[in-house]
Order: sequence, then C-alpha cells, then structure tokens
Amino acid sequence: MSSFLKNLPSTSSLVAAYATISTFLMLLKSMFDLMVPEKARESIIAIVQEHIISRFFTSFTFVIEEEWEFGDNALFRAAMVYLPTKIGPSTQTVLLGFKEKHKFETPPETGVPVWGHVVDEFENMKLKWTLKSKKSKNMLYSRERKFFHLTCNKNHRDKVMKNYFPHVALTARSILNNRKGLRIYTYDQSHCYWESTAFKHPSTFATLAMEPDLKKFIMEDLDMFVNRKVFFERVGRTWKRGYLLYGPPGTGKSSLVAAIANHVRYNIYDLQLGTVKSDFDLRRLLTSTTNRSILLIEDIDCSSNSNVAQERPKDSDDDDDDDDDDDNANAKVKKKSMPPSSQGVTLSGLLNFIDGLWSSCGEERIIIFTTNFREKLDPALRRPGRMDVHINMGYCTPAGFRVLVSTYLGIQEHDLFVRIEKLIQAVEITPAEVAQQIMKSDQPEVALESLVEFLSAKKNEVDEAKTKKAEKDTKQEEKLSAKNGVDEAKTKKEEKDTKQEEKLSGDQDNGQPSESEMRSIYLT
Ligand SMILES: Nc1ncnc2c1ncn2[C@@H]1O[C@H](COP(=O)(O)OP(=O)(O)OP(=O)(O)O)[C@@H](O)[C@H]1O
Repeated sequence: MSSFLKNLPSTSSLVAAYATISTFLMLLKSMFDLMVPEKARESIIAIVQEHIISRFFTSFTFVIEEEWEFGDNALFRAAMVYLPTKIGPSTQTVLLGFKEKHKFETPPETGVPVWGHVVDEFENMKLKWTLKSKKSKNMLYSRERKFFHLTCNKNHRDKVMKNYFPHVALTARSILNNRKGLRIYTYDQSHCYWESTAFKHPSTFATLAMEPDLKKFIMEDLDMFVNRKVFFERVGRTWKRGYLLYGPPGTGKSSLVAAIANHVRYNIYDLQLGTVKSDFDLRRLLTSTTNRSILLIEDIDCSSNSNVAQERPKDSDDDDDDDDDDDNANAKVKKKSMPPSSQGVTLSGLLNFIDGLWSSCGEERIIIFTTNFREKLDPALRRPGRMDVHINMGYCTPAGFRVLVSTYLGIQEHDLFVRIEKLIQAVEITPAEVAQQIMKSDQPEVALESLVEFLSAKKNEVDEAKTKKAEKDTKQEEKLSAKNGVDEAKTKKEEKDTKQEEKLSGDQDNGQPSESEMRSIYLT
C-alpha cells in the first residue's frame, strides 16, 4: 500500500497535468470554432452526439420551449398545468403559493420551480421533466424564457410522441375546463408578454340592468356560439364571435364583458391598443393568446397611439383608389418617414385579425370592442358583418331599475316604484347613477328616497332646459316673424313704387298727358 502511494504522482504534478490538458482542449476548441464554419460545426456536433455519445447513453431528451412559431407553445402550457398534479414524494423542490382568497385550512397550491424536476409514470414508462430557463437572445425581448426538458428511455421516444404528449394535453385541457377561477391578462409592453391575475368580477347576467329581451338574446347567442364547433367547421368559418358594445359611460359595457366571461368561463385578454407599437407586435401578442378566451379592446374610439378608430389619412398618390368600404385600400396608409416599429396599430392590422387570414390562428375566441361613441369609429369597423353583434347599452329603463334594486336592496316591490319608473322614463340616467344612489343605504326606504330626490332634481333640470329652449325658440320665431313683416311691407312698397314708375314712364312714352294731368289741365 505504501509503495502504491509512493508511486502516485504528486498533487502539484496532477494540477500541472490538468492545466495542460484543459489549455490544450481550450486551444483545440478555439481552433475548431475559428476554422470550421458555424453550419459545419453544428453538423459535426450533431454527428458526434448521434453516433458516439448516444452509444453511451440510453436516454432521450425532448425540449419544449415556451414559444412555438411566433406564438405560445400549447404543449408548454399544457405541461405547466399538468405537472403540478404529478408532484409526488420523488419531487425535491416545489413552488408554493396561496391565491388571494385561499382558505388557509387547506394546503397551498403547488407548481414546478425553475430547475425543479417532476417524475411521471405512464404506460410503464418513466418520464423525467425539468423546468429550465435561459435569457432570450432577441434584442427586443430580453426576458427569461422558460423551457422543459423531458427525458425518457430512448426506446420510448415514439410512444411518448404518440401516446404521452396527447395524454398531457388532454389532461391539461380537462383541468382547465374544470377550473374555478378565471384570469385576466394585460399586456406588459416593456417585456412584450401577457401578465395575468385572478379575475373575480361579480357581474353576471342576473345582476345586469338591461332589457330582458336583449339579455336573453345575448345569453342565447353565447350559448349557441360555444356549442357550435362542428357548425363552424362545416361552414368553413373560424370559430369566433365579435361583439361591439356601445353607449354612454356608466351604462354597463364593462359589466357586460365581465358577465360574458363569467357565463362562458373564458379568460379575458384586456388589450390597450395604444400600448402596441406596430401591427407586427399586434400579431405576435394576439397569436400568443389562448383558445377559449375573450379579447377585449375597450374604448376603441380613443386608443391614442393607434390609428384604429379612424384610419390615418391617405397619401395623395392613393387618391385614385376606390375608397369607401375597401379596407385594404384604406390600409395602404403610409408613414414613410417612421420605422414600422413605431407606427402604432393600423386599422387594417386589426381587421386582419378580426376576419382576415390571421383570424384563423386559434379557435373559440370572443372579440369584444367597446366604445362610447360608435359614430366615431371607422366605417370599416362599423360595417354590418364586421362585428357579429352590435349591442346598444342605453340609459336605465324601468326593467333595468328593477334588476338593480333587487340586487342592491333585495326587494321586488315598493310604493315608490311607480313614481321612480315614471321619472326614469322622463330623464336620461345611467345604471351607474342609479346604483350610486341606491347604494347610499341598506334601508330601502332611505335608498329609494335618495333616488327619487336625484331623479327629481334631474327632471327639474330637464324641464328647465326644455322651458329655456322653448322660450328661446319662441323669441327666435318672433324675431323671425317681425323681420318677415318688415320685409313684406318693404316688398309691397317696392312693388307699388315699381308699378308707379312703370305707369309714369308708360304715359311719358305715349306723349299724352295722364288722366290726372288732364284733370289738372282742365281745372287750370
Ligand atoms: N347595466 C348595468 N347593470 C348593472 N350594473 C351597472 C350597469 N351599468 C353600470 N353599472 C354599475 O356601474 C358601474 C360602472 O359601470 P361600467 O364600468 O360597467 O360602465 P361602462 O359603460 O363600461 O362605463 P365606461 O364607458 O366609463 O367604461 C359598474 O361597476 C356597475 O356597478
């Protein structure tokens, strides 16, 4: 033993040998990098991996990145939903969290952390998932990109492709379909990705103050839409539905959007068009929304940075184009001096997504635009058929008032109802204003009195305005008729003068004295 130890090289010679070998290898690699073109290098590495390294390894690794072909990778998303259900005793690190309204008696929710492993078993195969992360090389999007490595026995490669991945996707879909909470996404402009938070808006069709017929129509329309996958496929249309909600502020457009989301159980992607730099970015972020979702663009008439509400004016050389409803002609708008990335979203860019070729990216989508001023929208957006359904969210009606009072005060009848309903029909009051008044007290009597007071004050304003207008009109009429009287008298006088002049000149022309002259002659 001691002779063996004696024959061992010293530590310093081992370090020296290690340094020489690593320097030699580094030199070799630098020469390889310098002398062999990149493409050839990749091919050589692939060959070495396939024929030499793989002989020593029995495993195979699938890489599943967050993105796929300009959009989100649905398989990555499915894995994110599926894997937390597979966290078991062999999992060494786990991501933990509580949702806002989590009941603290139950354990927190779990997820897969970056660099965490989850081992799954399926049809006698052992599958090891690892979530990894890398910094994106793209200059525009500098955030970390996550990706999965799924390692299995290399002999199971085909079976994983054919059986396991569909199993992951289907299981994730069923988990999502049964999920209780919805999410609302907003676009993070600085990182170019959708950020989400739990969506817990309490608005439902039951609490919406609307005409019952309109409410019924919308609910039936939504139900028909979500159940018509086969129909849309058969008629060759993209499975999507567009709603344009318009009306004054406070009439419930946002509340209706929330009611729709709660009814169909879709997540909402809330997009502020002004934050999107270009049509290219719009395409990118829209393709990364998921199926079974609502794309919401609120106040489309005042998206400051975008050119959507009214398309930009055309250049003079476009004048010959057939203007009106030819959206593509409208889309030829140019801002030659600006780089494409800073032009904002164009109407054509958006329309392309609503019903152009890009609209086919994804299915089961609801698109909702809201506006306070429908008339301000470009005709191309208002055109019948562009958005499937136009919904006028008008002022509060007696039926709407009854819904609000039942929701807020829990009453169906009251002595003041008849008076209130009459007042509501006489003035323009939004459901938001009604809600504001009846929220003032839990006691129906007090709350309704407050509403009566508010409505009466409004009615007085309306009456006053009406009286003022009537007075103004009467004054104007009087002024007009006085002016007409003067004009008439003037005209009559002018006519008389003209006649006299004509007569006079006629007599002079005859050379004969007039009757009066004759008379005067005879008299003298
Ligand atoms: N039709 C309605 N039914 C029930 N509640 C309503 C309705 N309209 C308004 N409200 C109440 O008024 C508040 C404001 O309404 P909401 O934001 O939905 O109106 P909006 O039309 O979207 O307004 P804006 O155009 O300013 O965005 C809501 O939170 C809700 O409480």
